[in-house]
Amino acid sequence: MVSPAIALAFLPFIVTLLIRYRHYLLLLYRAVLVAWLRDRLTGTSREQRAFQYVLAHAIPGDPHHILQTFDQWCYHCEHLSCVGPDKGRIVERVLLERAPLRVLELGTYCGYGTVLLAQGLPPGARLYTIEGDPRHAAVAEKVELIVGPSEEVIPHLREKHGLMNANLVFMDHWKRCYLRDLRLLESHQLLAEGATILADNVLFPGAPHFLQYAKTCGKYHCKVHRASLEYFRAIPDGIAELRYTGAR
Ligand SMILES: C[S@@+](CC[C@H](N)C(=O)[O-])C[C@H]1O[C@@H](n2cnc3c(N)ncnc32)[C@H](O)[C@@H]1O
Repeated sequence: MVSPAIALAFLPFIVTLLIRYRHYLLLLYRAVLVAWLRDRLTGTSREQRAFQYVLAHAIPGDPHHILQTFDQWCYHCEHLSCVGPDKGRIVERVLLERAPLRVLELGTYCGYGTVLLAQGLPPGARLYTIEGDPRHAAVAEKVELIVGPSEEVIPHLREKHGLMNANLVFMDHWKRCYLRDLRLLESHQLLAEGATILADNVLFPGAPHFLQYAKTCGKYHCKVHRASLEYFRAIPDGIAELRYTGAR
């Protein structure tokens, strides 16, 4: 049994921790606990609940309204790990600057990033999106949706899906896969000269090995756009923008 005196001595420390990490605790509460409880109570997944909300409230065929409706759901109902509006503006700006013709997204999830990318593409552009979880794969139309783990799909993108190389890659799947998949794209010559790679969440949850490689390997110009975590303004995050300068 811990004596009350010892417990009391730790109280200021615990309170300091709680105050300091309150935003992360709130994220844990909303993203894990609330979702788990609602899954149990409704018998549906949070992705299905989000889709039902979007279907009921978004104007069909209006990509901006579809994204806004997703945002409303995520701010007011439940958390989803979509790229979100703040970092979405960075993606939109890069799309406008680069006007890429062949875009590859890693991690489709509910299709938020896919809609964001698709609505910003120039005429004639093609978007490929890879999703490992078949439950999240019921999204695409104007895009080529490829179901499977990125490490198995990437090596066959050229001969099975006709993607010669990509001018823009949006990485937003599991952060631990970023470095491995960037190297896979390099080794299969799937990055066009001057291609842009955008990688979400490089500061939170973070992709330190990926960032270190991008900054030191000599194949990329790399900058990190600081922003906040999707739907949590108090948690710092960032999108990395890499410009491929060619194989060495
Ligand atoms: C953060 S979500 C993607 C969010 C999406 N880009 C958006 O903005 O709406 C990550 C998704 O990547 C998928 N994923 C994770 N690792 C993967 C892999 N190695 N291959 C394919 N999909 C993967 C997960 O199933 C999940 O649906």
